[in-house]
Amino acid sequence: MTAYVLSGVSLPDGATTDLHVADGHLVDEAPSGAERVDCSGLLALPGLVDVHTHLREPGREDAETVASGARAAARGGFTAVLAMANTQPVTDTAEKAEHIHDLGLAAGVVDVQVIGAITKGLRGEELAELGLMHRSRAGVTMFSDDGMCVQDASLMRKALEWVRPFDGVIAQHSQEATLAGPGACCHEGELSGRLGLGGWPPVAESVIIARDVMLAEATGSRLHVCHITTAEGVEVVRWAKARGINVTAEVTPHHLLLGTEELVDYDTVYKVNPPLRTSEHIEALRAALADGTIDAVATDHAPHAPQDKDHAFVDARPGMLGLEQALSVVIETMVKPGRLDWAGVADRMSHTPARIARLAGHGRPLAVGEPANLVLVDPERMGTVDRDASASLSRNNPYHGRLLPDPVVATYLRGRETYRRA
Ligand SMILES: NC(=O)N[C@@H](CC(=O)O)C(=O)O
Ligand SMILES: [Zn+2]
Ligand SMILES: [Zn+2]
Repeated sequence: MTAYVLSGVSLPDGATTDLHVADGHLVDEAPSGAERVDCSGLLALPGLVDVHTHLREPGREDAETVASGARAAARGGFTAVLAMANTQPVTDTAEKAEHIHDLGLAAGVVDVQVIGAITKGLRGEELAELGLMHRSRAGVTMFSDDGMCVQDASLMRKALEWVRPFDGVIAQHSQEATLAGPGACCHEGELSGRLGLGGWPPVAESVIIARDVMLAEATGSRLHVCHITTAEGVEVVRWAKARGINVTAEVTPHHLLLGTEELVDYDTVYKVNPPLRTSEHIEALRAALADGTIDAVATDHAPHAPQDKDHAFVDARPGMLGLEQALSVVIETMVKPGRLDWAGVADRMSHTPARIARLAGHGRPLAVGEPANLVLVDPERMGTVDRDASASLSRNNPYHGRLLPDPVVATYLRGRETYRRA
């Protein structure tokens, strides 16, 4: 189907219209005879963009491949994802970045933009090939050692300096290792004491954010804060923005919805880094996403095979799935309580993440002349999440069995349907 009309669809600004699509773009008027698709009652959002996805290829294709992760993304309404560098081997050279870029092209259902490592092997010792990865076919613009925090301040400063000439961005997993006790695997607080688990105090996050925003100011470079989870971290970002520092921050769906109380049964599906926090932090995150202090929602989709999760809580791998329920959770936590309208959702899940990653052709308004990257949404539909009804190869879905919005009807990448609900 090269030309069609999505008729009677609502737009994020509340208007109702017909969207004409031809040759992958939104056009004034589709050719006569183009199919009309009745979209009354549905809302069109610009295709969602995730700046933080873990695809596990190469290295752990049993947990996720680029192709399976891309299908999960399309089911979640995404048209572009950024693939984190903590694969095996780590994505720290131009050649490795191009390999993943090519796997993304072959998968074809979302645009896969590669994130390069900041340091070789994520070891935090010497810089990876930042410039070469940028100039490669993969055109890397974002760099991250995610999973590991770049602890060395001088290396962090060098990385920020390196990417400034080409307007790159350094995305930090903000966690000061020396502030967490041995075996830290959850939020430090009353519950961690009761459960006998080692905790990460919130200040372990905020001190790194504070250090890094000062380095971003000193270098004039762009810093992105991955998966922010604390009220203190939010305050530092708010202060830095007011000062004119070039910093952006993301929050994950799970940190918007789930709290420390999930841990009472030691279910390792809820083990994640940074850890689930208490309600005061969750409230601070929701408020900051609403007022724009937090710029974007990013999934931190982290598939893990059963043999990496079926362990005592302290030994299990951290991370949970996120792509397929990201919009569901944002509707539940932000739209339903009236904290974000649909234009706000389009901003935090499409326009702004595309801008952070400097992704051309994504995060664009639904306007004539733009690529037809969009997701059709049923704003009212609810459903019980079933971890087995997933395109991901992994089953570590923290929403399994919960009744949540189930909005995604169809996703289009440059006019081509990449997902439609059966
Ligand atoms: N979030 C996680 O708990 N795990 C991520 C790494 C990361 O995002 O830090 C993973 O790669 O599994
Ligand atoms: Zn991380
Ligand atoms: Zn991550």
